[in-house]
Amino acid sequence: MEKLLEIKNLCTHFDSRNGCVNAVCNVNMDIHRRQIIGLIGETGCGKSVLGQSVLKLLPKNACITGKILFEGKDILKMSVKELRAVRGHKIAFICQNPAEALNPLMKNGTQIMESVRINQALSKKECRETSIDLLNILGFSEPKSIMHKYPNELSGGMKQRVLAAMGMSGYPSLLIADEPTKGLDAIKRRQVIATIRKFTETTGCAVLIITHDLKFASAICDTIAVMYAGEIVETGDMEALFNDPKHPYLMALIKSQPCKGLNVLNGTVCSLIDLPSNCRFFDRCSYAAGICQDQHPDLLTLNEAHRVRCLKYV
Ligand SMILES: Nc1ncnc2c1ncn2[C@@H]1O[C@H](COP(=O)(O)OP(=O)(O)OP(=O)(O)O)[C@@H](O)[C@H]1O
Ligand code: NI
Repeated sequence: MEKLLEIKNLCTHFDSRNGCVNAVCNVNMDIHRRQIIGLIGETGCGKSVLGQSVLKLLPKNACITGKILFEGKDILKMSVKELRAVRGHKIAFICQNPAEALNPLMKNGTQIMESVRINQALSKKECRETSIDLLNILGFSEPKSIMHKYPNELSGGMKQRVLAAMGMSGYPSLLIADEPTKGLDAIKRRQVIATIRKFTETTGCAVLIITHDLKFASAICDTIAVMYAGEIVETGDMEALFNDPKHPYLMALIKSQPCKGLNVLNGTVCSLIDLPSNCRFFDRCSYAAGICQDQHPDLLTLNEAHRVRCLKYV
């Protein structure tokens, strides 16, 4: 498959009053056309920062190094004008807080039509029709009435889908969705799965999904990357990872799901300010050995479809 996005040695840190926060450390990731890749891990592991780094959607105190090649061109080196041509058009980002992303003073329809207009050279009537089509794809049974409503007349999940319609309006080649199932019930979650699938199948769009929800990730993703304390600790084919997890962190994450007995993973992620020089999961790992106290593991290739950062397999 053709490579769409190549992330190479990506590091993102923030200068803060308490020190340097290393949110993303040396991440390498390839995204291919039509691929649906899930980025999972506990809160504060750097998932959203990784997603936002791809479009340089970060505050001024952020410093991003490495390479992010999109269609062969480094996003980190693009001019403001080049970046504007990519954002929202070729790569769309659906953020975690739909309530903040929609303008409360404008009707949903006006906002969706505006984003369709920016992305496609269409007449007003065609923009309206495209907007209605998009809302249909997103599972709204009465798209016209949604167009006439204001954002705060909708539930959180509906706002998220309106935002998704806006993100998809440019028919991007990559969609980054941050927690698209947050606050949704099982039925709505299934709708999101169907929508994203249909969208990738009909448009060839690749999707990077950032989520806490392992069940959702396993239902939709073909590839998974597990993040822990700013690093990718395990990555590969979804089935290989979930059927045969190798990293003790992923094993623990799977066991902590409600359907697997809710065995809560004790402890918390180490501070991203004073990172340990040994294995970052050492303190919480039930398999930790002497060597883990002294060494920082590299990402090891078990086979083409499976990589893991754990000294158990060295
Ligand atoms: N502007 C900022 N300045 C300083 N630190 C920041 C800034 N933005 C994010 N961080 C820190 O970067 C780390 C990674 O945050 P991030 O939002 O990527 O986590 P996450 O994995 O997406 O978590 P969640 O699942 O809760 O969304 C956190 O420790 C966070 O506090
Ligand atoms: Ni996040």
